[in-house]
Amino acid sequence: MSDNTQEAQEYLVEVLATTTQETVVTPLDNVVTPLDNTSSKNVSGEKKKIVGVFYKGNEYAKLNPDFVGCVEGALGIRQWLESQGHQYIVTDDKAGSDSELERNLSDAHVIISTPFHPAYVTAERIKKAKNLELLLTAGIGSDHIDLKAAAAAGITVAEVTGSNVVSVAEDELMRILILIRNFLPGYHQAVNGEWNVAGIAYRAYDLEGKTVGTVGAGRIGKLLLQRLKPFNCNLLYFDRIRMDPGLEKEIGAKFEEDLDAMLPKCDVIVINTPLTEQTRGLFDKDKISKCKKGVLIVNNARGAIMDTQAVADACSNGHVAGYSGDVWFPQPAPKDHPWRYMPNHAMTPHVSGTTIDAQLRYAAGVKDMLDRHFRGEDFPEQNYIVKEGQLASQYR
Ligand SMILES: NC(=O)C1=CN([C@@H]2O[C@H](COP(=O)(O)OP(=O)(O)OC[C@H]3O[C@@H](n4cnc5c(N)ncnc54)[C@H](O)[C@@H]3O)[C@@H](O)[C@H]2O)C=CC1
Repeated sequence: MSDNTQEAQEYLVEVLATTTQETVVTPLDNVVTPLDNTSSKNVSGEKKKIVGVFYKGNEYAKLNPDFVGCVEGALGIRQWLESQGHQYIVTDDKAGSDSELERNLSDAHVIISTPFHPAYVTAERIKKAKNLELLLTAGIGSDHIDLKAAAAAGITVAEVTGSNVVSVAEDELMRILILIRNFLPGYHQAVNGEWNVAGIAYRAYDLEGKTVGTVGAGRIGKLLLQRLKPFNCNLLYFDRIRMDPGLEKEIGAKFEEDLDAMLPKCDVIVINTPLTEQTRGLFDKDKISKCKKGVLIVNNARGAIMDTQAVADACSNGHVAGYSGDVWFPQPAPKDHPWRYMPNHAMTPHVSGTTIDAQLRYAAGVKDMLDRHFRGEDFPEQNYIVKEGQLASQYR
């Protein structure tokens, strides 16, 4: 082994050792403003029951004071809610008829949940929740709720629009680079004490000059396209709605009217649509066969947009050269799933939209929306998914 190689390996070990230390994190200066915990008055005097469903922070909960997206952090709104006389139940226990969520359904006025540990609000649960007024998604994507049942019951469904779009766009850019540079096999080599440059280089490419297409160019899709512009790629997008021509020109992306016509042009496909009746299972065997052989797919939207088996098959036979993002199977990924053996795929627990910056944004949004809801006010700048019995147009 050359001296240089040894040095490089020592450096890697050092980096890994540093990053696994678990000391309390000093919050970064540029993270969004922490929650304002000053009390506003409960003007109506009505006492509400709010149920929050989040994942448990466990031993990580105390390591960062800004880690508000877990059960222990409770979005940082406990003191504020309780000072106004409201009851705030927070739990991670959400599945089955014996769960804490289920036990608190019958008199809950508000349920807050996140896509990272979703409380499935089914038609059956909505029937039991006689007092339910508001379902808030701390984040974006409300497909864990039976939206038609919520509309029929007159329950408002809203999400904190834009709260984590930067986190997702950055994450997508990272995943594209990880896949195109064949990063993961190299990482595994280093961790396993191997060093074989050829085994990485034979399928590592530059992003420059490649064609990247996003399926869905809403808030996240547009941010991703903006971030890709300096990489000098050919940018394409498919969406129900065409962008304003000025913005399209500024971003430098070409609109594709027909998804089937866009797919064969793309070296990289990124999926950025919500999960709806139109997009569920959209990437099935047929759609994937329309993609270029060797395509890389990044899906930071929902796993159910993909036909898991079709993606796994296409990865196995090389039609898809790399996939990163969600697929629809129970987490953690089963040990014997073919996914584990793909040469180039990147899957992590669902963290793309739940960075600390995002948590502080959606926590502040939830606080503001609750405050206004209790005052009988609207929050027009947020995405209403269901309002006054009507589903938002893209969910119909
Ligand atoms: N992985 C994560 O942590 C996160 C994932 N998401 C997912 O990303 C999705 C998109 O988020 P945003 O960009 O903020 O939403 P958005 O509402 O701003 O954009 C969605 C875009 O998809 C388009 N669209 C919807 N249905 C379509 C269809 N059938 N065909 C073509 N285009 C269609 C819409 O016209 C819109 O431009 C969310 O619904 C959520 O599922 C969002 C945040 C975090």
